[in-house]
Amino acid sequence: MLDVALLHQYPGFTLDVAFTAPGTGVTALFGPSGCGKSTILAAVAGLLRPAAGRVALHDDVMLDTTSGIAVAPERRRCGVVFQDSRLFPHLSVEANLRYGLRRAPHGVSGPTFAEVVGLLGLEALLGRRPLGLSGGERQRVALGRALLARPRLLLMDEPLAALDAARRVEVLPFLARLRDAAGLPVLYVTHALEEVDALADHLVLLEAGQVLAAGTVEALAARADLPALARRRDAGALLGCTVLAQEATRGLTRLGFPGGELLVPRRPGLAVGEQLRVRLRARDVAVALEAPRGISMHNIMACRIEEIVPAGEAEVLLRLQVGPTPLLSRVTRDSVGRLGLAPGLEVFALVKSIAFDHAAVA
Ligand SMILES: Nc1ncnc2c1ncn2[C@@H]1O[C@H](COP(=O)(O)OP(=O)(O)OP(=O)(O)O)[C@@H](O)[C@H]1O
Repeated sequence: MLDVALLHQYPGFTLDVAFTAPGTGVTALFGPSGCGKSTILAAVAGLLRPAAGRVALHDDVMLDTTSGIAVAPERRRCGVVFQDSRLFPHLSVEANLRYGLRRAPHGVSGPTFAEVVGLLGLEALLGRRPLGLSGGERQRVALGRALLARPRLLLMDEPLAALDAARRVEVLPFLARLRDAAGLPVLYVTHALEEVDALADHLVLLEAGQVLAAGTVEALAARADLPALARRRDAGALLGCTVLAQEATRGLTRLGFPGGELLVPRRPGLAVGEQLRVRLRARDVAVALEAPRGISMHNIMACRIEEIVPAGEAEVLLRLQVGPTPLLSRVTRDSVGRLGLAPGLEVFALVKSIAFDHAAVA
């Protein structure tokens, strides 16, 4: 468990946050530019001394301003990966990685050089210099160097933000492998929802130096009352799905989630039984009072309206419940009036299969 409580001020900005992150997995710090994400990371790493605060990992206190504890950054054992890889340009990839290994404390077990090279696919790069590498390759080396120092906590400050979309897609699977293999808690700063979907278990939602909400990614994605998430065009519930069947002749993949099933365009790479996460965007979900017939939509799910939350001038968000799973639907206020939508009403949620082209593999 990582406990963080921080109070710090800059001219015109106050950071006042408290949150807990689980002892393993990725906790994303998510919020708009200037909300304090990097300041939190710097304070946890020990690169910034906050006016007041406490940081403790598994009850091991790194910072406690009330009792005058402030462990030096190099003794906190936090691996930090920034947007720009910050590799040593005059050293080969191998020498950069071995620099990380030399920083590992004596007597601490952790992944070996060969394991990290294998995990991050760095074999072919070892003899090269950072300047000759692509941005994505440089970030993989930076991840490797951080991991070889055998940290107890990984801090990543928008590690993909400097990369173009193609490079981001290339590096994401390595980050997921690292998350699964390293068994360390990771604090991951981002303002990209697709990175949250692909990597994060927990989310700390920040705005103007404060925590708006914290919890599992699935729980927060399904809330209609958090404008910072719910007002986004890509807002929607995040469903933990299992591949039930590949319907090759229909060109579809059948997914199951607690309380329902979905048909999505076929993804041949997925094996039956495999788990994946699917973001079902609120704007792709319509509702009907009766189960429609003679309609092209594949996904028609019986559900109940739990909550109706205004979302701008002309629209609302409906929080729907399909068995134990919440969904969001964005409809016009006009539809609410026309159909007499109200909390407690049983309706049908309609989703086109092709709404799922952005499914992210967990
Ligand atoms: N050294 C500093 N001196 C003065 N103000 C600072 C300093 N560092 C950060 N700030 C201010 O503190 C606020 C939070 O900055 P921070 O970099 O933590 O935000 P962020 O959420 O990481 O933003 P971004 O997503 O743009 O990186 C901003 O208003 C910023 O201008």
